[in-house]
Amino acid sequence: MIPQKDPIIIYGYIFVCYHLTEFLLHRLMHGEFRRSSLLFSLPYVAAQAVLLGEYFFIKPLLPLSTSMVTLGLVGVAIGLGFRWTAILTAKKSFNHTIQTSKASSHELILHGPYRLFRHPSYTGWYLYSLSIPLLLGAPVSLICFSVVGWHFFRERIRFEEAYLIDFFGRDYLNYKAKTPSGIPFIP
Ligand SMILES: C[S@@+](CC[C@H](N)C(=O)[O-])C[C@H]1O[C@@H](n2cnc3c(N)ncnc32)[C@H](O)[C@@H]1O
Repeated sequence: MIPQKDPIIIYGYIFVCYHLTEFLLHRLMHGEFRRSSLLFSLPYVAAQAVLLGEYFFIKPLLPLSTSMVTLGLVGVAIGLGFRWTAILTAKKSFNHTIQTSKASSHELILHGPYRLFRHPSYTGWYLYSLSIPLLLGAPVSLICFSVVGWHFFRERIRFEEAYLIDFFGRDYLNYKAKTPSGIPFIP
């Protein structure tokens, strides 16, 4: 058994590191600080409240095992590593908000992690979001995050790709035909 307070402290460090890195990556890519790049939204804060509620009020019924915490940590490292590699690969073409008009600097990115998946930053984020409840031994949040996250990405990808087809036409359609989305059961 692992001491009760350890996973929540690890969660705290990961939480701060994740938000700060996203904020700084936006600055690096676009040369400006933008508060929205801290990535706090109402649904996200609500999800964290559910997770912490489960951890503090239900978790004592479900003792954490060291292997679950380890699996959660490995998932967080791979997920965020993959996401940040995608952001650094796409550079100025990556934006936290979906672009509805094409900037002159916006290029279609097909290399690096974009060769494997069309939406590598979402793949990484989805893995990260499922690894956090594992780390905290929170099965209700794990199920909720997997269902809500999947629906969120299905709609977001549909919306984002309508604009990408508008911006890049046949090039994007060819890419889409050859490359999986990177989210399970979303073609
Ligand atoms: C939050 S980023 C997510 C990028 C991508 N969906 C991913 O998961 O890595 C959203 C922006 O990336 C742009 N984008 C998505 N895929 C792209 C690609 N292959 N090349 C260039 N821009 C892309 C979209 O136009 C949108 O403005």
